[in-house]
Amino acid sequence: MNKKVAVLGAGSWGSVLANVLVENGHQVKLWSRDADQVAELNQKHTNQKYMPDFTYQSHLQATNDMAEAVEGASLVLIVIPTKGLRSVAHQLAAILAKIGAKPVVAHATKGLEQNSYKRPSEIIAEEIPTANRQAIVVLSGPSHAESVAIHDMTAVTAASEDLPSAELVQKLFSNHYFRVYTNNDVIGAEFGAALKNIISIGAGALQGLGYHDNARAALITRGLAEIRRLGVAFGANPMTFIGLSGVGDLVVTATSKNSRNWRAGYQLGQGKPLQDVIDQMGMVIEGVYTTKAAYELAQKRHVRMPITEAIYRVLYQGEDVKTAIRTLMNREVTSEVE
Ligand SMILES: NC(=O)C1=CN([C@@H]2O[C@H](COP(=O)(O)OP(=O)(O)OC[C@H]3O[C@@H](n4cnc5c(N)ncnc54)[C@H](OP(=O)(O)O)[C@@H]3O)[C@@H](O)[C@H]2O)C=CC1
Ligand SMILES: O=C(CO)COP(=O)(O)O
Repeated sequence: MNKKVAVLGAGSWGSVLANVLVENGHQVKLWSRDADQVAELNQKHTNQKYMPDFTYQSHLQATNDMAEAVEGASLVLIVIPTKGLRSVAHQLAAILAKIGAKPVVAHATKGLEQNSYKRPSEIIAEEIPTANRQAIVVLSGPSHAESVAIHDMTAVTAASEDLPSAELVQKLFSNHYFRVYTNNDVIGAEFGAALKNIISIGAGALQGLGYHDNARAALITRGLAEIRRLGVAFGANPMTFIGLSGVGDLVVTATSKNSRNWRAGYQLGQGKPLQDVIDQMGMVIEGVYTTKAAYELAQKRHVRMPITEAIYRVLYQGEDVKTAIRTLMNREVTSEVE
């Protein structure tokens, strides 16, 4: 099965996912807004800004023209940070309407929109009418671009309310190193993906301060409890949180130097100011923004998220990390299982 696929976004994840599809024999057009990056990808097969040590398949074609990328595609995969997702989905909607296309639209974005608290699939659904798309699919799970690039064994989830659409994504991506499962719980997959970034910042901060294995395990486990609590309040299946897009993604990002969120937390733990951390990362740190959205959403819904609240105070109210940890540990003791 050889298909035409458009991938929108040539950061670390979009470019590596496009490369997986090329390795699987598909015709892939990778769209970027950056003309210099497009030229570099097409001529040198490199992406110095986002994947400096990697060489892409020579059949991977990049383009600056979104319409050219989307023309004839059965699947359009959007891999843009949450902040830019709505504007890219908006541009895509205009193109799909103009050419009268109706592809499956998938995304691999992990976050919640500022102020609206919308999940990525809600943003896409708002921007692209059903006349111009099939169902939306969420591609999520423990998958650092750097590891996928070197064919580390990877398992992820394609979540959609429409099984055939999830199965299309599963078939296009699966190979000997990249295994895709299906799931019908879009809400759970998206909450797991967005909220694990907050806990990863916390895990990095603990390590930056010199805490050890027990602290990390406690944070991951209790972090998962509050991720599940918020997700379930919005209709997620609790089982999703013990799957790839839940605990799987939480473990990989809360324990790996490849995680930008973990690295940001580590630097905060070592006392580096947040703005310096953001400025020097050069790639998106979704958890910084999702912490604010999740904190506000939890307040509105009266959902307890003590770790998220502590990280919010550190990121947005200037609280010292050590004080935040002390406050967390000195809270009134409670029962583990609700
Ligand atoms: N990296 C990873 O391993 C993984 C990342 N993800 C998720 O994928 C999403 C993308 O992450 P990632 O690829 O790592 O991000 P990067 O920071 O590596 O790259 C972001 C890309 O998006 C582009 N972009 C940003 N805003 C816009 C916009 N408004 N319009 C057009 N293009 C835009 C950037 O273009 P420009 O260079 O021009 O700014 C760049 O190409 C995030 O939500 C992340 O959480 C999920 C799984 C794994
Ligand atoms: O989601 C990811 C891996 O599954 C990537 O995490 P970071 O954005 O923290 O690098």
